[in-house]
Amino acid sequence: MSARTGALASIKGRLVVSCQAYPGEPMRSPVIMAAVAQAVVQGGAYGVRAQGIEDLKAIRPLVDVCLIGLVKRGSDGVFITPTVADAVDCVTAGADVVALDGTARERPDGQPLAASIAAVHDRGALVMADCGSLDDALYSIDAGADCVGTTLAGYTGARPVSRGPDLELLAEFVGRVNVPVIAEGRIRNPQDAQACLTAGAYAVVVGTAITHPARITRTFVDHLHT
Ligand SMILES: CC(=O)N[C@H](C=O)[C@@H](O)[C@H](O)[C@H](O)COP(=O)(O)O
Repeated sequence: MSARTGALASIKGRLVVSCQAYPGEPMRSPVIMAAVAQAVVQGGAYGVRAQGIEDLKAIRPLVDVCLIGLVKRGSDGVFITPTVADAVDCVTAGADVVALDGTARERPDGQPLAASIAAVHDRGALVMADCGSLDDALYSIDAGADCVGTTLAGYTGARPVSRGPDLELLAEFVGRVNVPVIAEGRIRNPQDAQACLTAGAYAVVVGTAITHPARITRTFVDHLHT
């Protein structure tokens, strides 16, 4: 088993935490995200998902768990690791697994999804295809993806935005594909995470509910009344 295949195997049945801050936010700093990554590993996460080349470079030497890397460019259309060059940069920065948009939509560099996947594989890393529909999952597996995630459920127009994780889409993936299915997106609490594993997810990725203090604070504030 290669080191990268081992990294994917190591998250089976486990929690991966997405450590991301968004443009303009106070925590948007590689030093801060690296500290957050160390904290979630201390808490028991078996994997870290992180955005941006500088964040990946800062995190890689500090954590010895599966590192899922991506580059986000904007928030419309294909924005998760949209180009072949972005995918290669994630591997160079230390990602074991590169997360990239797994839809069939046109990519900004005009290359097919298979080209990004081949470039990652050529450099010894694996690919997680972030999908918003079953068609995306089947398309990305055909293009060579090593695992698929429900990351884009509700964000591509193919499906409504579910209140919690899109368990219906997760079940479709689990019933139809033969690669690991990773549950990601709107997993709000431990019960949601367990529901994903029970539904057959290989691993669960939680972001906002663990690593986004502004939104976590807002849920408390919005709940309070006098
Ligand atoms: C759609 C999109 O851009 N998702 C991103 C993917 O990396 C992140 O913004 C999410 O935080 C991540 O998927 C985890 O999801 P949640 O924060 O809901 O637990």
